[in-house]
This record gives sequence, structure tokens and C-alpha cells, in this order.
Amino acid sequence: MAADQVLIPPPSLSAKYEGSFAYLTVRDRLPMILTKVIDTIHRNKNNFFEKHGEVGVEAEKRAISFLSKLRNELQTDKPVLLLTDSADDTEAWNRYMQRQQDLMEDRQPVSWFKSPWLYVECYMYRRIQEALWLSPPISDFDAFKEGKTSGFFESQQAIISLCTYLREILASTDNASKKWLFEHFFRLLQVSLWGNRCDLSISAGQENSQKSNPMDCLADLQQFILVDDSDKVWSILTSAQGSGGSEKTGIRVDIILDNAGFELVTDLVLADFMVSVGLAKEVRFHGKSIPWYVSDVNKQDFDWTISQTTASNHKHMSSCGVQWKRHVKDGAWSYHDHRFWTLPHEFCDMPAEAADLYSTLQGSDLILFKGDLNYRRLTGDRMWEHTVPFERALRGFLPAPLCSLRTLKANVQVGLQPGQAEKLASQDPEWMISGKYAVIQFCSPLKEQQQQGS
Ligand SMILES: O=P(O)(O)OC[C@@]1(O)O[C@H](CO)[C@@H](O)[C@@H]1O
Ligand SMILES: [Mn+2]
Repeated sequence: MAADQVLIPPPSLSAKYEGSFAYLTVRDRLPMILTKVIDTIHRNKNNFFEKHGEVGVEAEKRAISFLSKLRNELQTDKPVLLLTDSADDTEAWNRYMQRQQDLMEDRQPVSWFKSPWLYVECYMYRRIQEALWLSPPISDFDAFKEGKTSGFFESQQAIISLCTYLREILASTDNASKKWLFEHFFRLLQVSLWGNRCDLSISAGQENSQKSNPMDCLADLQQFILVDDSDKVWSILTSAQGSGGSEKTGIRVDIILDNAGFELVTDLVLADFMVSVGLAKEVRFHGKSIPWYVSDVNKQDFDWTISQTTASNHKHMSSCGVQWKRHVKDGAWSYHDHRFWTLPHEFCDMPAEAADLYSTLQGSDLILFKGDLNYRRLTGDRMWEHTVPFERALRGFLPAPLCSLRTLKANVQVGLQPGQAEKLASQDPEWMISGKYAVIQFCSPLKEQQQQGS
């Protein structure tokens, strides 16, 4: 491979390419999302008054003025501004903006429609948080909460079916063969994969919950999985034996979460299966520390979802919630929200930008990355050729064996076979952005590959 192929990655996706998906997102969807945030805050004015009195009403006005100014900057492509809220990540954000400034040709200002899509989109969500942090006492208001909770309530039937499935298979594990374990693991891995379709940022906040029984459509959906490395995931789970003895020391799985609502339930069900049948000893969940990309999980969503499941009047659903509370209580499950997950960086910057997080992830035996935004950050949101190997696109980000479970909602996709992208494009021009296709895409550091004998 020529040296320059390794060192100089392709350009970042950007709204500077008129008509591109990035362009349409920045021009149309981001202003729509911002408008919904403004409307939501306005609709909660009375709640702010009841909770905080007149200062709550003042804060609502202040937040809305910040957000209306932001929307105008976005829609008229004003220069991107430094953050002014002195939060613990403000300096990192402003440093990254300077980095983007240095990349601009002929000293042009960092711009919504000329800078990388990944940066300006993340920046918008961080500016929403700035508007709230600068408007006490409503700083802890989550403008996306209503959408996330209704996504959960509208998916009740699917959640009940999934919890029932889980409880029934866990009740019959005493004579579980490896084949039996694999079959159920593989199904739950796919349910978690397709749970990623329920994402409110692609629908700009429009309701898009899971209505049907998720187990019923797996066979039909198999054909839309473009890369299926589930066997490699399975071999990581089953080959991590204890040192020498047959007793497993138990492996640690890290799940980098994506969306709340139905998708989070599919992740909790998968994690419960892995721990309950002994495939994993510990699962660490990594979520966001602030409201993010409309439906992404934060700590409040994580706790709320487990409490809601526990409080269900459906016996299998409430049994799942009780079991999940127990996993948290006895430390098998834990929730983490490092601020790096809400920075705009490509993941290959993690060793330099968040060395502590990178070293924590190096202690994992398997990292599952959920969703499209994580995939975009894994691959740097760049215009890679579709046949470039996944490992090349990771550009050195490989703390442990990792697997992306992603439905395609943005036009970046690597690791395909020659001709595969061309065939898809001829059949379905929207194949990269419709959410119809998905990947289970794995990569492992060399030492694990040698152990796997792969
Ligand atoms: O990470 P998720 O929730 O799967 O999807 C998020 C996302 O795909 O929604 C938008 C659709 O383009 C993008 O801005 C963003 O990447
Ligand atoms: Mn998301």
C-alpha cells in the first residue's frame, strides 16, 4: 500500500457538496430539529413558572433567544462561534474549532456549509446545551425527553414481545447447548441491530417507534445485512476462556449506546442474555452526558427505562426490569458517560483527546458500537471507497475487538466487496441513507486475531 494511502485520508463529508446528504441535513433537517427544540421549550413555559416562578419564565425567554440566534446563524451560514459557557468540555470544543479554522482555505471562517458535517452537526447539539446552561434555572431541561419517552411508550407491544422471549429462553437454559446459545445470541444481536432504525434524528423528531414483534421480521431482514461478522463476535465471546482452566474468568463487554426508547431496550435485553447465560461477566454501558442527536441515551434515560420496565404491569416485562436493577446493583452492569462521546472528534483522535477513555476501553474484551453516528465517527465520516477495509478506515482506533451494529443512515460505508456498492446503488439509490440496510462489522487487534487463529 502506497505510503500516502495510509497517511492522507479522503475528505470529510460536508454540506459544501451541494445536494449531498450532508447538505440536505444541514439545510433542512437541522433547522427543523432546532425549531422543535424551541417549540418544546416554549410549550414548557408554564412548567418553568410553576417550578421556578418568574425566574423560570425569564429563563425560558433567554434560552429561546439563544436558540433563535443559533438557528439564524445556521440558516444564513454565519461563522461558527466559540462556546462561552465554561463547562468542563468548553475548552476542548474551542480547541477543536481552532483546528477546523486551520483547515479552512484562504482563512475563511469555520462555516456550517463548508466545514465537516460531523463537526457542525455535533456543534449544533452542543450549542443547544450551551443555551440551556446559560439559562438557569432551566439548565437541566432535556428538550428531547418527550420524544424519547413517547418512543418507549409507543413501542410497548414490541418491548413486551422481546421481554417475553427473553424470560422464556432464560427459563430453559439448564440444558442449553452451544448451538442453542448461539441461535438465541444471534437473534438478539440482530434485534439490537435493527433496533437502531428507531432514531429520531433521522426523522427530525417525527415519531418512529417499533410497532411489530421484532422477532418476527429477522428472517426477512437478513438479506439487508451487507456485512455480517456475527460469527467473529461469537468467537470472541466463546473463546475468551480463563487462563488454562475450563472455568471462564468471564469477559467484559462494553456497549457504546445510541438511541433511547426501543433501541435501548434491545441493548438491555442483549446484555441481560449475555450475563444471564454466562457469555459475559460484566457489561459496561456508555451513554451521553448531555441530550444528544435527539434520541441518544443519557443517564436519566437509562435509569428511567429500567424503572419503567420494572413498573410494567406485564409480568415478563417487570421481571426483566427487576433483573436489570439487580445487574446494576451487583455491579454486573454499570453506566458511564465520558464527555468524549459528546465531542465532535473522529474516534481515531481518542488516544490523544481522551487517553483515559481509550485505556479504559483497552480493558474490554468486546466493544459493541451502536448506530450510525458511532459508525460515522469510527470511520471519520469521510468519503472512503466502499471497498476500503474497515481497519484502514479506523485509522488506528482499535482499543479492543470491536463490532459496529449500524443501520445505514449516512453516506459513508467501508468494508464492502468489489461491486457490492455499485449493485446496491443500481437497485436502490438511497441505500446508504434510508436505514433499510445494516452492517454487523467487526475488527480485532492483531494479537486477538492470532489467538482466534483468524
Ligand atoms: O446514530 P443514529 O441514531 O443511528 O443516527 C444518527 C444520524 O444518522 O441521524 C442523522 C441522519 O443522517 C445523522 O445526522 C446521524 O448520523
Ligand atoms: Mn442516535
